[in-house]
Amino acid sequence: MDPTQIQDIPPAVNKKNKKKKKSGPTVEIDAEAEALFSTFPVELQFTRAKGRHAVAQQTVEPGTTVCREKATFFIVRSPFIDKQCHVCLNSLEDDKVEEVAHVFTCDSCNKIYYCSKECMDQDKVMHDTMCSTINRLDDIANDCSVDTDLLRMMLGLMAQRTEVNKNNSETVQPTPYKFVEDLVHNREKISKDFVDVITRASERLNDIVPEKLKMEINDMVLLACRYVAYMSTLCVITAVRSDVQSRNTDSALGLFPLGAMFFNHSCEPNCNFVGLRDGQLEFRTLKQVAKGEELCVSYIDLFAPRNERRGNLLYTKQFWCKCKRCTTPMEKSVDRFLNGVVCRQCQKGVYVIPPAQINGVVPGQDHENSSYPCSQCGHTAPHSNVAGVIERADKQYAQAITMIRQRKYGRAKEMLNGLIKAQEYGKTNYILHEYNAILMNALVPLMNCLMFENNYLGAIGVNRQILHKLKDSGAVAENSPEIGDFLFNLGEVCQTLAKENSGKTVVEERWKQEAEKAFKECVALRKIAFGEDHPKTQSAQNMIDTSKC
Ligand SMILES: C[S@@+](CC[C@H](N)C(=O)[O-])C[C@H]1O[C@@H](n2cnc3c(N)ncnc32)[C@H](O)[C@@H]1O
Repeated sequence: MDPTQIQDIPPAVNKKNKKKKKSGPTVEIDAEAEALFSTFPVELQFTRAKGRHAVAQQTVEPGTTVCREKATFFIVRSPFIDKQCHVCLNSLEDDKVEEVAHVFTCDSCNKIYYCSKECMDQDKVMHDTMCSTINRLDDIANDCSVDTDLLRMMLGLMAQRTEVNKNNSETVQPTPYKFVEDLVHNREKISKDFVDVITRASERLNDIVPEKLKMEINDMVLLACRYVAYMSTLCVITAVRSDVQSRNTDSALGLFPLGAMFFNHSCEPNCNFVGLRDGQLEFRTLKQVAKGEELCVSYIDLFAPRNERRGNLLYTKQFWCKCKRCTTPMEKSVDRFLNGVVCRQCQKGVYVIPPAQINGVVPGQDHENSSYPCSQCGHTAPHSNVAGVIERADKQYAQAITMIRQRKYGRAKEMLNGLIKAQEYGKTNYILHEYNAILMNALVPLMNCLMFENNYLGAIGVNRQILHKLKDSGAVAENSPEIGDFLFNLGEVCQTLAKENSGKTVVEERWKQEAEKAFKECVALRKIAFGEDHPKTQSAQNMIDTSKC
């Protein structure tokens, strides 16, 4: 892939529905798309700089739904294939298992599972179209070295293209296939190896699908490119119970063309997307959005240095991020801290390392003698010293992760603690800034190592440090789901400590109160990020309710 070939977004074309804006370029938005958005407080726009995008029609409060769409097609991923209903995504093995008298499956292919006869009936027309092909996908996947789930997804999209599912009994209709064809495909920027593999697999798949599903091979390749670049996780919680497996399971994936088309990426997003149980994706505001402001989501982990985020987006989504955070001068951006080394002179600022350009070159880094100025006082430090401390910390972190993979948790804990402690002697050494992403990355496995040793007090301390960094650094969005996850975890560990101290009235009560405080904060955040009825919000509310019984 040659990143220098990155081009701007092609304009959305629908000549019939041209509209003139009072200012700015011509807006060309599909009338059907506008109709689908008509119940939400958003306006769809098109500009050369941003392509198609959605803006707030009025001031929008946090926790407002700004788009909800049913996937054109979604699949339950292979590891979960017999664990979730393929229509409503209900768990087939959670707390409610007693209520599920039978798991329904198609007798013919034995590959698709349902929680009820109703769900099975609802999928009948669609499934009948694909059933004879489904059992042969594994062979194609093995022969062509391609993921079976990608083939299952392509098959479903091919069926939706023929509108086999139109006018069925579903109350919410999937987004029509025509919008998939209008998505950016970035084929020219995707690796040639992937295109070759997917071409071979498409030929094989096209040979075995029913006649009416057959497509041009080139169109199938574009379909795969679009899916790979813009699939969304239906991150469905499988149980209201709060065991570890039930959280953040990427058990289902779908293609949501409207969301993909109108919600650009930003490294300082104001919206979150949430998978719902019936294959819908909801876009919700995380904070107040002013009238006319663009509504954006994030496709990536945001507690990461700018170069890493941009590299990630370039590799997975084939574009070079030009969001406000990525284009703010480094010395003024929160990004300076995420790979920051503390200034030895003023102890407040960090030495500013210039960001990489699109071709991967970091200005100045090729000159051994270059130096970096402090963002606060202007004091400079040589490249070798600044880069050296980052490289050493990175290496130590990687070694600790290797230890964890080898299940040497004690040794990993020592290494991670050592890495964190080494950052305390700023006056004599170069040290990492407290918001440096390496330190954040080290805290998460450290907390897990402490949990493994049943050192709950230690784990709580580390969890609080993580929360402090997430909330105060400005690197992640306000009300961001990951803050909710660490609040939930904090509540759980406090609850464990309360149980451990059962009978010691004062201590037990203190940990119960701490747990309740964390769960309450988690519920408030998740109401905004996920909505009141979402299983993630309910699971946190449940922890409060059950602790009171
Ligand atoms: C899913 S589409 C988003 C909708 C897009 N505006 C359109 O008109 O189709 C993703 C594409 O939008 C552009 N894009 C989205 N966010 C961007 C960002 N932060 N910086 C640069 N380009 C971005 C890129 O071209 C990317 O391939």
